Amino acid sequence: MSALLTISGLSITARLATGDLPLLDDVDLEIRRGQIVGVVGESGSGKTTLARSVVGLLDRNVRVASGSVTLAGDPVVAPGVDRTDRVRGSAVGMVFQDASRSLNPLMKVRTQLAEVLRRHVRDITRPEVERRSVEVLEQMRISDPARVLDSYPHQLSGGLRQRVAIGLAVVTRPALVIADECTTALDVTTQTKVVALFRTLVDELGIGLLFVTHDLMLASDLCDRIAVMSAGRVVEEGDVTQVLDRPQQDYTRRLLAAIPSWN
Ligand SMILES: Nc1ncnc2c1ncn2[C@@H]1O[C@H](COP(=O)(O)OP(=O)(O)OP(=O)(O)O)[C@@H](O)[C@H]1O
Repeated sequence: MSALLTISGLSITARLATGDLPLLDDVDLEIRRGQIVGVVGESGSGKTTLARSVVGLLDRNVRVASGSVTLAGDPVVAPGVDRTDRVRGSAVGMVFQDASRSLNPLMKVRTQLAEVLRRHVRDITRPEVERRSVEVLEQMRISDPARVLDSYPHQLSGGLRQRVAIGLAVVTRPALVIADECTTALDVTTQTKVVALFRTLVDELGIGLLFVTHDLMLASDLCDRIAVMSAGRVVEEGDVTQVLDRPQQDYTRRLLAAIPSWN
């Protein structure tokens, strides 16, 4: 089966007054349908830059120096090329750390889901919007979708808000979801539930998930493969058990050694 997402030799630089600063250096990464790939590494290693490069959400001073991002065979990012607006929010869904960044505090959940559906699904009717909105909240294992649809984000618990944010990301049935530190702000119990939800969604819907986290324990629970980043490079990549149980690189060993409960 061919890859859903292929990142190939991707190098990204930021233009600063002092000159060009490399943010990503020759990064290769692949995600297949039904696969969860974790991107781990210390703060500043380039995880968010990598995640954002896939959906064209890079800062204005940042450019692609070489390499490419291909989605289901379609090149979407290359030097001087940015076709991400065709896939962002439709073929690729995004969930960020803080649900408040994905959700509009001034709109009821119903309106937000309807807005995303109308933007991306041509000629969708009002009953179809309602049906799909309820369906996606049920997929998020939300037991009372009617109440949640009629709520503003602040009326929901943190865990529910993050479920709604994930619902917003998958309501258009994307092939790929990018989650950047999306469980970091949650308490451990809620985090565990959200991680279990992601596994179910990936298995049920056959989507690919790029899961950015600094938390190796979480990555080991959820991911099929792991890419370890350091200073803008992927220093080690492979099957989760291989990378975390038999790391080949000193950098990965040091990351694991820093977790008190790991050994
Ligand atoms: N637009 C920019 N201009 C200059 N430097 C940038 C820019 N964007 C990111 N950087 C730098 O690139 C490096 C990688 O940042 P990035 O946010 O991708 O790392 P990260 O691994 O996601 O870190 P964290 O876990 O703290 O979010 C950091 O040193 C950051 O300061």
